[in-house]
Amino acid sequence: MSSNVSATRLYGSTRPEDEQITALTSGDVPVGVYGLGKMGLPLAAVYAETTGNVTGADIDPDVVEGINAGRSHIVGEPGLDELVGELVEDDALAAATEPRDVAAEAGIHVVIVPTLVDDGGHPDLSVIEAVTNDIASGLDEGDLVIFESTLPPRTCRDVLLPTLEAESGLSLGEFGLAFCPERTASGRALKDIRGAYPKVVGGADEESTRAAALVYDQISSNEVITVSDTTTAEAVKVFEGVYRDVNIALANELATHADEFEIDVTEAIDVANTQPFCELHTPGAGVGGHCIPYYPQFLINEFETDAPLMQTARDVNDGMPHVTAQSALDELQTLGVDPEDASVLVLGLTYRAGVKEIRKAPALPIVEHLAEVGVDVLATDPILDDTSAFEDAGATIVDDVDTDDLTVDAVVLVTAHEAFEDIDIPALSHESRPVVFVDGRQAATTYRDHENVVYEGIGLHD
Ligand SMILES: NC(=O)C1=CN([C@@H]2O[C@H](COP(=O)(O)OP(=O)(O)OC[C@H]3O[C@@H](n4cnc5c(N)ncnc54)[C@H](O)[C@@H]3O)[C@@H](O)[C@H]2O)C=CC1
Ligand SMILES: CC(=O)N[C@@H]1[C@@H](OP(=O)(O)OP(=O)(O)OC[C@H]2O[C@@H](n3ccc(=O)[nH]c3=O)[C@H](O)[C@@H]2O)O[C@H](C(=O)O)[C@@H](O)[C@@H]1O
Repeated sequence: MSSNVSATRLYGSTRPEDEQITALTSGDVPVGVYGLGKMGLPLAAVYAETTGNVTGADIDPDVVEGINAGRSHIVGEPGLDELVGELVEDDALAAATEPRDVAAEAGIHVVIVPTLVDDGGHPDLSVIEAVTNDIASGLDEGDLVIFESTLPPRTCRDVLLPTLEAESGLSLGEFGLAFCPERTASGRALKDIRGAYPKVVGGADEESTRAAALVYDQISSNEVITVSDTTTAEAVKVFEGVYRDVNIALANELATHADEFEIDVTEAIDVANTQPFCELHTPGAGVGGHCIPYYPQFLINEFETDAPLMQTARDVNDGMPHVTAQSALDELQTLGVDPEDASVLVLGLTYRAGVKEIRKAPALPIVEHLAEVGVDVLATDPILDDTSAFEDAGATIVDDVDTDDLTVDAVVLVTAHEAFEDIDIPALSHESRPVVFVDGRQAATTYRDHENVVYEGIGLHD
């Protein structure tokens, strides 16, 4: 490890710690943040409010243009728009479309681009690897590379470190590498990043752990938990997500027993959770987003060791959209309405309320399931601009639900957007018969005993 790194670098520095902290917080160590999306922009903003010297890299020119104009393109993040405006005004934050230009200047490289899953269900690290090559092109002695995107365990050790070394000509010990998972939820990103939870830091060597811990001690008001290595830190993040997927699947499987038990399973779950050793999650119309349904795929089939429980949980959760759609069809059949003669309104297309994201959204298989049996599918979402995926699946988009001139046979609530609270469901019914209402998120149980509504809830008995 070289000890003559410049004052603008942290990795390998032998200067007193307080001088390193001053260098970081006074902007002497330029920071590059790669990926300025739902997580990257809030992250870049918190780095910028801490260091005063952040350049974000994003390949989307509209994203970059908006940020440099002082605007946030992310909906539903309280305080982010104002913060971005202030930081850009103060020259603490700027954005560029060329990651390599950012890499050439940065001393700390923070990666928060998407890690997705391909059509075959395998991790898709193509974006991560592209950014890693970009960073390697500008890597200098004393640089610190931090990955925050969720990665399959062993990715830093087996893929990213060898790539950085091969492409930069430098070796670990001349630069540092750490995995510091992004433990943040959309809708509360700034609060989470600033310190809602402890920050996990796992370095490729001790000096990487030290330098990354020093950085996050300034970024986060919460404690910094250092772990043995990058793989342990990668596992921490994936385990959090897999825990959630398996537990949602358990709640969903229990919910399918509601009619046979003749109870509200959701009531039993709530009461079971009143003692500390039980944390059953909430049953619903499905599990979406590019996190929870994806992370198990980072483990299933990617290692020699089998993962039957995680696969079964994935199958249960991916089955819930079909359970939900079939529930509507069954109730319509009871009313004597054939699918080919039925019109069904799907409320909510994004994967969860308030977040403009449709990856693995449960509404898509629900639309497909209904369209396949001949239903006239209508669909609406108050925050989604691009609804083409759902139109391609057979839905007709309804911009807003005007009950004065809209009559349907059934309504399926998939995503409980706040805007849906004002919809008068019974007013959507035909005069001659009640409207079927499948409540996929237990969001409108008030209709359960309404004379003009045949209410079906996930986890609620008839
Ligand atoms: N969304 C979430 O709730 C959380 C996500 N994460 C992790 O963060 C990753 C990113 O998530 P989001 O920010 O929600 O994704 P996002 O899709 O909202 O944003 C990704 C951004 O990266 C940009 N980008 C794509 N390729 C690029 C490249 N080669 N160079 C530079 N920029 C590029 C895109 O233009 C986009 O602006 C996820 O895949 C996951 O691993 C972790 C915790 C929470
Ligand atoms: C462990 C954990 O809580 N992870 C969070 C999660 O955030 P995400 O935005 O994916 O939302 P989420 O609340 O997990 O919901 C995911 C999906 O699961 C569904 N869902 C969620 C909880 C539940 O009890 N039942 C259920 O059906 C939601 O409707 C949604 O379709 O994944 C994020 C991530 O890791 O990317 C993570 O940072 C967040 O803190």
